[in-house]
Amino acid sequence: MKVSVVIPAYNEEKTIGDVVSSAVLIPLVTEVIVVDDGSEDNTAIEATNAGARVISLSNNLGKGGAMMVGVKHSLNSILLFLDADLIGLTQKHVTDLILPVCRGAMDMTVGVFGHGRFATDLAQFFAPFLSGQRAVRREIIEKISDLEVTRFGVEIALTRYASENNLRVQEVELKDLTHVMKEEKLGMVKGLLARLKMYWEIAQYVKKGS
Ligand SMILES: O=c1ccn([C@@H]2O[C@H](COP(=O)(O)OP(=O)(O)O)[C@@H](O)[C@H]2O)c(=O)[nH]1
Ligand SMILES: O=C(O)[C@@H](COP(=O)(O)O)O[C@H]1O[C@H](CO)[C@@H](O)[C@H](O)[C@H]1O
Repeated sequence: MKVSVVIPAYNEEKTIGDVVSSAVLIPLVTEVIVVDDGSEDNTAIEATNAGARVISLSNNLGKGGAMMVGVKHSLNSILLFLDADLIGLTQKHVTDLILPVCRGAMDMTVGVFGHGRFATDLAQFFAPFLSGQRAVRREIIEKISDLEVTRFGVEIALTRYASENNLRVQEVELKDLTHVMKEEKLGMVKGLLARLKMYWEIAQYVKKGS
């Protein structure tokens, strides 16, 4: 069972290299695909230098759209989605996420930060279903319609599909892992606006499915 890693990335030049570097070292991972979602920075160069295959989009499709472009270009029957802004990703994290699915014991794993940073641990404690770190069988992703238009609603769509179809889902604790928060990336005002836009995109999708 081989794994394709798919990483959607929008302006993540500071962190994408380290994320790719941890993923490419895993023997079960035969390809790491970074979908550069219309970045204005050096995300594509940093990802390429770290060993990823980069697909560069000329327009920003949003997270769900970028993920699905990566899926379409990937080869393996197991997919691991990672965010590009992780800090502290290790080979153990990657292995812990993929093994239950590779062994056939689970249909999906969802990574949840623990002992990382208070703010990001807390967010994932209350909303683990929003986590972007997931391993899943390709055939499941291919059964879910319209993922490419979900933007930040993509995790809600995956979580809902898993629950409605009684999939076997395991939460995996990812110790000492955190990510760069929007306010840290963009500053307080732009970061808060980006956060509100993300919640709006999630809410649209929650509403659509209810
Ligand atoms: O239009 C977008 C917005 C986000 N992302 C990527 O989706 C992941 C999660 O986004 P973000 O970090 O903004 O969300 P957070 O983790 O802060 O909620 C990251 O790898 C982003 O680079 C993307 O590919 N396209
Ligand atoms: O944890 C959260 O509340 C959000 C926002 O995180 P930050 O604003 O970057 O701290 O991040 C998660 O939710 C997004 C939408 O579902 C996912 O796309 C991210 O992968 C996930 O980290």
